[in-house]
Parts: sequence; structure tokens; C-alpha cells
Amino acid sequence: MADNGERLRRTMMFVPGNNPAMVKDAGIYGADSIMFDLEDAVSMAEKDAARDLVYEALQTQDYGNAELVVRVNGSDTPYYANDVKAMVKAGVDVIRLPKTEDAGMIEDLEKDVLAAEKQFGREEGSTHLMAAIESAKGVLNAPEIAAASDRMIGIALSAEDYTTDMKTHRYPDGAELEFARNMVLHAARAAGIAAFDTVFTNMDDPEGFYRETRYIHQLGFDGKSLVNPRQIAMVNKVYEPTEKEIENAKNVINAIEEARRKGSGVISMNGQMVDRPVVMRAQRVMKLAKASNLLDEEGNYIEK
Ligand SMILES: CC(C)(COP(=O)(O)OP(=O)(O)OC[C@H]1O[C@@H](n2cnc3c(N)ncnc32)[C@H](O)[C@@H]1OP(=O)(O)O)[C@@H](O)C(=O)NCCC(=O)NCCSC(=O)C[C@@](O)(CC(=O)O)C(=O)O
Ligand SMILES: [Mg+2]
Repeated sequence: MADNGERLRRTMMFVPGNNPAMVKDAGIYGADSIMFDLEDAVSMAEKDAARDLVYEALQTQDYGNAELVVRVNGSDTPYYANDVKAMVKAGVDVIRLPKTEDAGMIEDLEKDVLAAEKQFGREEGSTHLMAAIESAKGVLNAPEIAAASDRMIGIALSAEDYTTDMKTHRYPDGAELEFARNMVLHAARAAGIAAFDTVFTNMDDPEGFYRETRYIHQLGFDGKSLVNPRQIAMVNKVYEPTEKEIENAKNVINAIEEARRKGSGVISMNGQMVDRPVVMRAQRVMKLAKASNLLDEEGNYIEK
């Protein structure tokens, strides 16, 4: 299984692969994952030029610690084979397959990626995969898609294409996405990989974006696909733990370490039972606190 659980993936920002300025500057905004797009943000006439631009950027630009993802064109298009070869050759971290409808599509992608790794002397297994779920069929097959390969790091709901397939559109309350969100989330969790919520495309509605992000955070998504750098700080804010949550997490970790020294795996803290799942939640809070720069070198909370 790819490095699941290790990396924070709160923000995965789409960057149109045909836009040289955006591709060049994509690293300055602090997204956890940068996703160069060769698919729907790029017109047919620019497919080859976008692939060349992203290939070049992956080889030459410094994107810091960001995870580098490329959304290739669909496997039923004439661009897919060259996209996959070029991105593996460039050493991309993750290939995102759009419009994934069944596990067979991921199995085929895995074969194509392995062939490219061998052809270009890349370490076998080093290219990770993820799937975008964009249709009713994809949602119903999400559990098999999520478990289709050990290279899978996550699955993402793609609500623009999905709502079109469902003969509806997006509403502010998101009721039309309820089933799909829960399917994608459960499929990801059952397979032990990350779950990404969909893009929010109305740049003039920051309140709506904030409301949606709080909701998907509550459901348990690891993060969201984004279309604009202004959305990054808002997502990070929602995922940032409070001072009280951090203090509680520290107390839980200290208490369980103390208990383990005494040979016990479960304890009571302020009348509350503390066992393995509570400790795992506390560890995630501390990881988020660290990523949010809320801890000093001694691990104390820094007031912002
Ligand atoms: C939305 C908007 C036009 C707004 O423009 P605005 O002009 O208002 O942006 P501003 O905020 O003013 O930009 C301030 C500064 O940031 C720079 N900047 C902006 N956006 C940046 C960015 N993304 N990457 C790097 N840089 C960026 C900009 O260059 C400027 O730099 P500078 O001039 O130096 O100050 C713009 O963001 C944009 O094009 N977004 C990408 C759109 C896109 O990729 N769509 C395809 C993916 S969705 C899809 O396909 C559906 C899906 O498939 C999804 C799924 O599968 O999940 C499904 O089915 O649901
Ligand atoms: Mg789409």
C-alpha cells in the first residue's frame, strides 16, 4: 500500500497544464498536493503542448514538499497512453485517472504504469495511483475501485461530471451528493486509502465554500480537490485543531504512554475511557497541529 496515513492531503489543487504561469508558480501557495491537469482544463488543440509543459516542469521546477499529481486524459482517449508514459518518465508521484468506472480501469492503468517504469528505468511501484469517481457507475463500483491496486493512495468524488450523469446539478445544500460522498468515503476507508471531496467552483461564494468544507471535514474526508489558491487557507483553517483539542490530545498520548509503561492498554482520563481509537485520533490531531504550525519546538501550543 502506498504511504497512506503518513502524508496530510487536505488540499489538492488543480493547475491547468496548458498555463505556463500557473504551472511555474503552483508551488508558492502551500497546497499539500499539486495536481497538474491534462484533461478537461485543456482544449484538444493544446493536449500535446500541455503534456510537454508539465513534463518539463516536473523535471525542472522546485515544488518543495508538495505531492505532485497529474490528472491524465481518460483511458478511452488518444492522449492517455502518451500522458501516462511521459508522466512516469518525469517521475510524477501520483497519476489521477479521471472518470473511473470500474476496477478494471485501475488494473489496466497499473499495467501501463509498470510498463513505463520498466521502459524509463523508474523504480517499479514508485508511481502511485488515484481514481476520480465521476458517474453513477463509478460510485456504485467505488469499493472495488479503491481496492484495485496496492498503488492506490486515494479516490476523489468529482461532482461536476457526477451531477451531470445523475441528470441534476449542484445545489447549495449538497443533498444531491449525499449518497456519492458517503460511498466514496466508505470505499476509501474500507481500502485504507484517502478520500477527497469534490471541487467548489463558485469563487464569489466563500461562505458556501467554508460551509461545504466544514461539512466534509465532519464526515471524515482527508481533504478536497481545489481550483484556486485562495481556497487553500480556508481548508487548512477548517482542518486546524483548536488549542483545547491539542491539549486534550497531548494528555491522551501522555496518559496512554504512562499506562503502557505500567502494562495496560486502556485507562480512564477525567472519567473518559481512553483506548486505541482515542489514541489514534489524538495522534492525528497532533499531526494536524504540527502541519498547521501550531506547536513550538517543545510541542507547546503557539497562539496565532
Ligand atoms: C477558477 C479560476 C478561473 C479563477 O480565476 P481568477 O482569475 O479569479 O483567479 P485569482 O484568484 O484571481 O488568481 C490569483 C492568482 O492565482 C493564480 N491562480 C489561480 N488559479 C490557479 C490555479 N488553479 N493554479 C495555479 N495558480 C492559480 C492566478 O494566475 C493569479 O496569479 P497572479 O496573476 O500571479 O496573481 C482559476 O482559479 C482557474 O483557472 N482554476 C483552475 C480551473 C481548473 O483547473 N479546472 C479544471 C478542474 S475542475 C474539473 O475538471 C471538474 C471535475 O472533473 C473535478 C474533479 O474531478 O475533481 C469534476 O467533474 O467535478
Ligand atoms: Mg470531471
